[in-house]
Amino acid sequence: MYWPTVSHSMSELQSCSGKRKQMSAQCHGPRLSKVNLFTLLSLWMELFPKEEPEDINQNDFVSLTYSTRGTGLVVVRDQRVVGLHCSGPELHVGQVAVIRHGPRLAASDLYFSRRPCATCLKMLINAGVSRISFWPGDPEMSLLAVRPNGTDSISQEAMLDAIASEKLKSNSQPHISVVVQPVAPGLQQFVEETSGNFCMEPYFSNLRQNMRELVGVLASVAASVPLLQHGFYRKDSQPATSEQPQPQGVSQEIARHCIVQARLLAYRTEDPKVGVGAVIWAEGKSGGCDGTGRLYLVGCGYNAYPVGSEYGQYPQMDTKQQDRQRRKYRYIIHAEQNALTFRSEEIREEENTMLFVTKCPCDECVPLIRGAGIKQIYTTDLDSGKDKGDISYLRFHSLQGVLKFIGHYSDFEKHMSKKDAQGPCSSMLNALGMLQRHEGCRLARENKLQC
Ligand SMILES: Nc1ccn([C@H]2C[C@H](O)[C@@H](COP(=O)(O)OP(=O)(O)OP(=O)(O)O)O2)c(=O)n1
Repeated sequence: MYWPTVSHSMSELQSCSGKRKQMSAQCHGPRLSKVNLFTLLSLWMELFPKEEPEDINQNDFVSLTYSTRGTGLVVVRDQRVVGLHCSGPELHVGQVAVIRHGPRLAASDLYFSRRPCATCLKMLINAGVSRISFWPGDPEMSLLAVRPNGTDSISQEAMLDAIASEKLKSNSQPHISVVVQPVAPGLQQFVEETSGNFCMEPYFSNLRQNMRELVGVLASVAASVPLLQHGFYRKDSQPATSEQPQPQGVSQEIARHCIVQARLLAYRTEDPKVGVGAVIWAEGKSGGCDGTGRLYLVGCGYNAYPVGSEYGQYPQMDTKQQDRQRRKYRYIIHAEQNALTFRSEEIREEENTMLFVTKCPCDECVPLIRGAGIKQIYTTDLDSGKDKGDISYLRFHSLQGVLKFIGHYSDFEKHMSKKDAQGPCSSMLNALGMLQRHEGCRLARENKLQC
């Protein structure tokens, strides 16, 4: 079974401590493991804002939006996020994935925010996915809920669904590992009922604690981007012309949602000083089957050293007084660069493609963003106009042909800098620190060390 705990790989932790001995550079702070990132993104996708009818009172918005019990799903291929989905008005999120990815689902890993139903499961197993993991919340019951039956028939349906799920699980290929048990009936029952092609996670006693801490991380990140009182405002460098009508921006709620995704990604940074995350979404021409409506993910990334590097292979220093050769800037791949390089969808000229990035694009990235055909940027301009020597932010202001929406959060960007961590960010780091400590204990136990 693949369980969503923080899982810094042994080599990750070792290279980190090894580096401490070899170099005076600071070690990067606690990082989200990939699995935790995927898990949190799937939970956050449950809350993807739905388009609401216009006559809804603004005060009702939060409760209406957040009371929707969708299911979130993250599709991962080769350890990279290639799809962020949530269930639509008619389709479960597993069905959405089949429609959107089709044969490309083969060999993918799927992270559900709830137990997938038997209908989704059979199609996903048939598509040849490698692994299905899910957060042990309630089963996805939304289709059952709309059936005009009484409560008894719903529970009977749920029981039949559970039986079918078990059968699908036991008949599936050995390389498919499905986690199909909500935590509600209790840990004991959970351990008793798991068998067959489940591989046992030895630390079930930490299950609830892990869940609580992970949800705490998500809540802290979400809380650090305020909802309605601030927001993203358009900053035009070029007025719209009648020949070239400019696309409207997404709603504040969607912008905020995507920036929170970017901020979650930023906690995978390899930069010891500042984490940056970027997500690219596009607006399709036709309405989609997804709970995201016409929006679909194009790509996402965070700042890190080139793929395949061992931690510590490149300079980490960023203190301006240090020898320039020892600084990181020439080696780090920026969040936008990773999002563009590893995108899973093409950027289509006729569609509105939007970049959400937690830090102002630098001069290296501005021409890439424009050249790639991005139409809108949602970011902060805190660094705009600055020349820091090895990295400068002079071109963003005069960037033409891309609509800029600037987040008006006083310390929006500052929070992403670990040296300045305060308030919600420091509670996030505390939560991450707890997770890392927990994981450190696990690794220590595995190596028969005193924890
Ligand atoms: N849009 C951006 C902007 C920056 N970065 C990354 C590249 C580096 O990893 C780091 C550099 O950020 P800063 O400009 O904040 O650099 P420092 O924190 O080192 O500088 P200072 O202390 O002067 O603020 O951020 C990124 O991925 N995407």
